Amino acid sequence: MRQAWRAADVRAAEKSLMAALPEGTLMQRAAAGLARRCALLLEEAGGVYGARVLLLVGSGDNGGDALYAGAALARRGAQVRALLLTPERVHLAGLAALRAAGGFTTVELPARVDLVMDGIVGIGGTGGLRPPAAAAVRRLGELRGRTGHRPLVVAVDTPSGVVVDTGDVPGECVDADVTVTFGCLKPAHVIGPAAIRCGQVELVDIGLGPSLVTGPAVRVAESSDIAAWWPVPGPVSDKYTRGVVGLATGSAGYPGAALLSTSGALAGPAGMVRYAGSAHAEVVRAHPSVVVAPRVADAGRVQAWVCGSGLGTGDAARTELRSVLATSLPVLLDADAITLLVGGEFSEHLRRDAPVVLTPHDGEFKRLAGEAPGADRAAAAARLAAWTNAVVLLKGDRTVVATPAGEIWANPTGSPALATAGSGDVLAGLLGSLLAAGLPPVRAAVAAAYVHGLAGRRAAADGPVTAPDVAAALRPVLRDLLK
Ligand SMILES: NC(=O)C1=CN([C@@H]2O[C@H](COP(=O)(O)OP(=O)(O)OC[C@H]3O[C@@H](n4cnc5c(N)ncnc54)[C@H](O)[C@@H]3O)[C@@H](O)[C@H]2O)[C@@H](O)CC1
Repeated sequence: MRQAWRAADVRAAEKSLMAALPEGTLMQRAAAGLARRCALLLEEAGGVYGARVLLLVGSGDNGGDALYAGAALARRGAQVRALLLTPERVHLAGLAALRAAGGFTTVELPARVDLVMDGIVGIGGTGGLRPPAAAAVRRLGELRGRTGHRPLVVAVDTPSGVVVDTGDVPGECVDADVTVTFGCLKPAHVIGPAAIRCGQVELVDIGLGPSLVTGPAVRVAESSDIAAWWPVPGPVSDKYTRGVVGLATGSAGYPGAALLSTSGALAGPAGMVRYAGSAHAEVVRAHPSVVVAPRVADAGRVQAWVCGSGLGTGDAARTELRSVLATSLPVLLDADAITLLVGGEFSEHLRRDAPVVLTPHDGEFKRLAGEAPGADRAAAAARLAAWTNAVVLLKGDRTVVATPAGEIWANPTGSPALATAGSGDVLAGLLGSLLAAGLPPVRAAVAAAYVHGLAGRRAAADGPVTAPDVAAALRPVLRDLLK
């Protein structure tokens, strides 16, 4: 598992660590790690000696890191130039170190550069980039746009222009190939559009770990976590002990949602899938192993329900939602079931002891919460989770999972390929199967999003993706993940 901390928590940790160390130690550690990574990149591109390096230097310690790292590269023979965005406010010791190592300052972006180090602003950034910084970032984009010449861009700690705590990118922003960060990850490395601007994120250990006394703001599961959590049948398992998932999905208008949620559920760990709804004949024709019934009330015993995908919002749908919520089982509410919650008709039913998982996309989130998720998607998901007392999986490029207690996970496997009709139905079925198999709701949501994302990527490798392709890719993805 990877974890990310907010800027204020990082600062507090740095402060307490710095109190026990000689002045400047942390910056030296950070700059040494940064220089090492840049040197490796330059070696891969032809060598450090003679390489043209440009430092974009802001007014704080982020600029100081870049200057010290630039000095280290200059000592190895690189031609290092520093563009000072606020020459009157620059890290003076860092600048002196660069000059002593043979580096220079410049007032223009040189026409040819091999590597750009973005030290404009790090965790001390507030608001969108200021005009001189924004202009430099724009010029850098133009420089990289020129054919035949594309300098590598290394962001120092965070790409300048991201909002460190939310992952939002409100305006001009550096597009990094590599981001070298210090001490710990920050939310911008793992969440929102900022995560994409980071490129490959590399963490330099500066000894901060023991000083981080607060919990992480965001967690990111890795494949080893998912493999460890994924329920697998043992020698004494049977179809019931593996869990039975019930699906109250699809309708005469949307029979496809029933089929897709069933496909998702069948790829999951549950031992049996029961389908209850008007598409029962289509479902059993397509998936003979599924036990079908026309209504939730006739479905027989299950260990978790999935309700809503393609269900409709009429009286029949209301009855099914009421039946599902009246059980004492974990329930996943998706799509139309989320819409039915708007207006409070089901508020009483939501006050239940058994877990509820909500899987809204932005439109459903807005309907239910009364406002769009906005730029801070993690905080928005956490608010809705607290308000509904449910685990909320907010779909998006970086899907976010939040618990009522405020625990937040960002999914790293998202793919634009998943933005296709019916892909959410597949996710709902898979997640329901994990709930039925007994996984705690937050893990079920995190694991389902992770595997679903990988399936989207795998399907995209073969061309344009439809939801059945995503469902078909779940099995090979799980085979690789669980071996
Ligand atoms: N504090 C520490 O112990 C360590 C800090 N390190 C580095 O220090 C950085 C934090 O340094 P600072 O606290 O000085 O903060 P930054 O250097 O990230 O940014 C603050 C400076 O940028 C300016 N600024 C703020 N918002 C801006 C915007 N939107 N556009 C343009 N300029 C803006 C401010 O006027 C201020 O001078 C980290 O990101 C990291 O790179 C590392 O050296 C590791 C150790």
